[in-house]
Amino acid sequence: MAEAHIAVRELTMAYGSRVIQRDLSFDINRGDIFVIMGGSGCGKSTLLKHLLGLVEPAAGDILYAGDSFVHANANARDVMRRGWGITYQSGGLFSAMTLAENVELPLQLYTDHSPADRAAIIAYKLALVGLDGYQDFYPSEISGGMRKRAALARAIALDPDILFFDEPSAGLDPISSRLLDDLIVQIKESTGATVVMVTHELPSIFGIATNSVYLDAASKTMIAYGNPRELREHSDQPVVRQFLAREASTAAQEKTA
Ligand SMILES: Nc1ncnc2c1ncn2[C@@H]1O[C@H](COP(=O)(O)OP(=O)(O)OP(=O)(O)O)[C@@H](O)[C@H]1O
Repeated sequence: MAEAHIAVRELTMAYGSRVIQRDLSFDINRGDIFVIMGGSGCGKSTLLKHLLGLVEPAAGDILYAGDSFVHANANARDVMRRGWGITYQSGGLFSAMTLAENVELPLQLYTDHSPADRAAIIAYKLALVGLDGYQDFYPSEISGGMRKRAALARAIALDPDILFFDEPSAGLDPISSRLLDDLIVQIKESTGATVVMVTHELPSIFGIATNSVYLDAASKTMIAYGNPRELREHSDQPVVRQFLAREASTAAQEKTA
């Protein structure tokens, strides 16, 4: 069997003495669009922060392509991080910089490309996210959906092999949200990257996720792992089926109201 791109092993996450989740073990395979799901406050963002090395585990390990991130030294962690592209919920663009300057930043920091090469990469990445012609715009001059796409262009500037998203479609209307989902799939397919995201959005979960984990706040551990469409029908956990059937039940309630 192919080695997992990311392997989470017996991970326990805590803030001080307060355990948030314990005994998480699952694999994220190469090319997956992997969704971290669960009710409010169950620890989804906390898990993302652990995967990114922003918070240290209370116990357990996280391996990237077979190598422990948790036990790696600072240099080895930097090498692993170099392969990651991250987009935060707010987009995280620098407002005083144009879109081109935002995308250029990681290229300036981490590569020795010439200015001409950087300009070519910036143009290519912005075109890839549908922002051709917007290089000299500032984040405040474009729509929320465009800002998310610009943030994605910056996240893929260094050709990452893993893309992390925190609530990518938060604050977007359904159409922009759908466009962003399509773009995530397109970028995953053209770059071969593995995608890991936290999202509440059922259309995204059913539309693009290939695998998922469900974190349960009550039992403080994972209670489902698999393709969300299959979990919706076949999970042995009623709470998971309910979570995934939210849309259907909301629609039914509206009909009877
Ligand atoms: N830095 C922190 N210090 C202490 N407790 C924290 C910290 N960050 C989060 N928590 C707590 O950990 C729990 C999990 O939070 P987290 O943000 O990971 O959940 P979530 O599933 O992402 O929530 P939501 O869906 O509401 O965004 C919450 O009870 C939260 O209050």
